[in-house]
Amino acid sequence: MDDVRETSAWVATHSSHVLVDSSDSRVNNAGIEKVVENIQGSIPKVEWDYEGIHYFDNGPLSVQYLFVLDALNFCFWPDKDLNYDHLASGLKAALQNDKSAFDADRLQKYTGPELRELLKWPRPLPLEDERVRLLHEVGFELERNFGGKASNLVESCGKSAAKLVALVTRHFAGFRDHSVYKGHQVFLYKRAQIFVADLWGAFKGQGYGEFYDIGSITMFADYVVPAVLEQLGVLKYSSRLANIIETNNEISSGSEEEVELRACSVYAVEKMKELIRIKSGKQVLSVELDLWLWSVGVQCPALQHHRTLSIYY
Ligand SMILES: Nc1nc2c(c(CN[C@H]3C=C[C@H](O)[C@@H]3O)cn2[C@@H]2O[C@H](COP(=O)(O)O)[C@@H](O)[C@H]2O)c(=O)[nH]1
Repeated sequence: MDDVRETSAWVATHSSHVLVDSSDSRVNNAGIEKVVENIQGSIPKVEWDYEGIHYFDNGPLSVQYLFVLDALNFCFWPDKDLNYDHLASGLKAALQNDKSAFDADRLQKYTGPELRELLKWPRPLPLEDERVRLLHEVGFELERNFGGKASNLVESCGKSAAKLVALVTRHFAGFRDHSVYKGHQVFLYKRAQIFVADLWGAFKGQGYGEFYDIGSITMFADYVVPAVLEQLGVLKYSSRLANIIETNNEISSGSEEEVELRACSVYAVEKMKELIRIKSGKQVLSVELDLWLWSVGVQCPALQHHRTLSIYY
């Protein structure tokens, strides 16, 4: 994850549309300072699965569930009624009905209408063809290299979060969330990292969720957390970008604006961590900050986020 941290920092120091309110001479430091002061060294604790929407049986099937979930954990906004909860709870119900629903051979055969039926969603899903393609890829690669089981993938990483992200992105092309920005490769790896975080959260840091280097993962650059950071005054948008977001205009995948929104969020959360450490001596995790910021965002339906058609978040 050093790649994610370093390349996001590069973007934040060369950005044109998004500024991070800290250590950047182009803005004053009010935003981050204020947030860190307000939380007084302790991040509001948000339980993983506080919504009670995920499948969990403390065994390998939970790992298979989380891997399938994070293979499909992107782009809910084009359908105004659909959100992440529907995906998590729809997959949970599907697995409770049929424990072999996510077997590697089955994953390779789902069609769009079957996936819809599985999730009990009455109309085509956003980017449905991509979702089906990615399910097939997960089934195929799991079968070819990991005996069909995501739990084998996790076990082969020796409890290292960094190794697990590297392995997922090496074997599963759909998780290779990176772009080229001003001639530089930028790594964000949102879905690969959130898979690690979901294991850690679900298994409470034990068994399949034990990672000695959980501190190495960054926040998960989605479309909710950047909007929260902007509301908090941590990110500042150019007036052009602010206008695009306010008017719900699409931002294309891989554009400067899009990469800046995501990479500056990663950088800002790293800065918040640093400031918390300096002010209170406490070492917090990016994943803890992320879950708090994300839960704030999803509880605020009026919050406007950027709109990019992407398979990565
Ligand atoms: N940064 C970050 N982004 C996250 C999550 C999660 C869910 N994590 C679960 C795991 C355990 C917890 O209990 C959470 O429930 C989803 N997303 C992203 O949000 C967007 C969907 O938004 P909306 O359309 O409003 O549902 C979409 O890009 C999705 O990929 C997170 O944790 N962090």
